[in-house]
Amino acid sequence: MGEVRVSLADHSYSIYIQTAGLRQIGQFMQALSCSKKALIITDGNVGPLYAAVVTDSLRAAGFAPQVLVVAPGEGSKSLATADRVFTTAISSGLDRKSPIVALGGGVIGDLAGFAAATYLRGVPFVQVPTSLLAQVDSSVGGKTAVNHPLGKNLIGAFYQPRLVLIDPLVLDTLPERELKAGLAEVIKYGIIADADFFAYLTRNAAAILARDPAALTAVISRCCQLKAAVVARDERETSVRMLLNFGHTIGHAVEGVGGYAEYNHGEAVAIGMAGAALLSSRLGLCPPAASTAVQQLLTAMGLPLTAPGYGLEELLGYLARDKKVVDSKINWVLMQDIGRVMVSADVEVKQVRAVLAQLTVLKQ
Ligand SMILES: O=C(O)C(=O)C[C@@H](O)[C@H](O)[C@H](O)COP(=O)(O)O
Ligand SMILES: [Zn+2]
Repeated sequence: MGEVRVSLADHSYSIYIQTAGLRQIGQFMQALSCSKKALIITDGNVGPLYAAVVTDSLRAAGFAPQVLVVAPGEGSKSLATADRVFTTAISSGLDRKSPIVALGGGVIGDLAGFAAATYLRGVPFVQVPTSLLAQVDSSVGGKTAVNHPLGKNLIGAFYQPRLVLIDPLVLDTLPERELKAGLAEVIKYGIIADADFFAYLTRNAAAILARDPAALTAVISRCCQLKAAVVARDERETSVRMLLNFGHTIGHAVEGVGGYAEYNHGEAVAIGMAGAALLSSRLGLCPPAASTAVQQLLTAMGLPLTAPGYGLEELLGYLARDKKVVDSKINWVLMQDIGRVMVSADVEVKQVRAVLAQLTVLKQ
């Protein structure tokens, strides 16, 4: 079993990476001193596959679990769905020590985390991520949120889980498109913090796409280590944590313009990273070869680089509402080389427009 510790000032926790670990969730949770009633939030894709294993394990460990199944997809990251969670929690009599368990991908983790952060002003939260994206990124670090029609993740809280249990075996049932979406965040970790890891991904793209268990476990472990180190240094994103947003400024805008329907989060981040790399190279911050290497790895992992036909003005509207905007200036995460990024607010709009024009041009 692999363990990665997220060391924080007052609520450190462990990420366990364990093959077939889902069956042991009850034992893991026994150590948390929660009360018996537990609420599992999952979706209509994951629930039928894994909710029974989790509820059986929780029952065997003395818990009384209840399952709430929400619709799959980004549409469930809404205040309306959060309200369903609250109604279930209140009507089932969940108390301040009752754990809320997220069993699913990034949407379920963010939604369940938001509910756990706010129900009774905070109840224990457990992440059991079942998508690659959630295992390598969103289940770690305590960002929880729902979307607003005017932008992604605009309503939320920092609220750390008490435990993250990752079972790489569940990736066997993950649809191909979702696997690739997770790989976008994986590539992000190489770009922002680890050139050797980026090179490893480039060398092992085929094995990773073929879901080689050893390669996937290595990828999950490395991303969790890198993320845990960043979050330990800057839990609330006042400095270095901003770097985890590489590709997300344009990515969130692409998701928004597409109505959260055309591109999923990972695909939009892939387009955003291609854009951020182009912007960095245009500004002379990184060698053009580094931007090309990013494009090549994204392509090798089957990810998109462009959003053909998307409207420039509409994208700029979303960019203006990015969470990293301060005094009307966007704090861009830009690349200096593979493995090295920086934050800069010193980017002219005309440069951004030029990159967006490149990303959105309609193919002949
Ligand atoms: O954990 C972080 O910090 C990240 O930025 C990770 C991102 O991959 C993730 O998509 C996050 O939810 C985006 O956060 P936001 O603050 O830009 O909404
Ligand atoms: Zn992300």
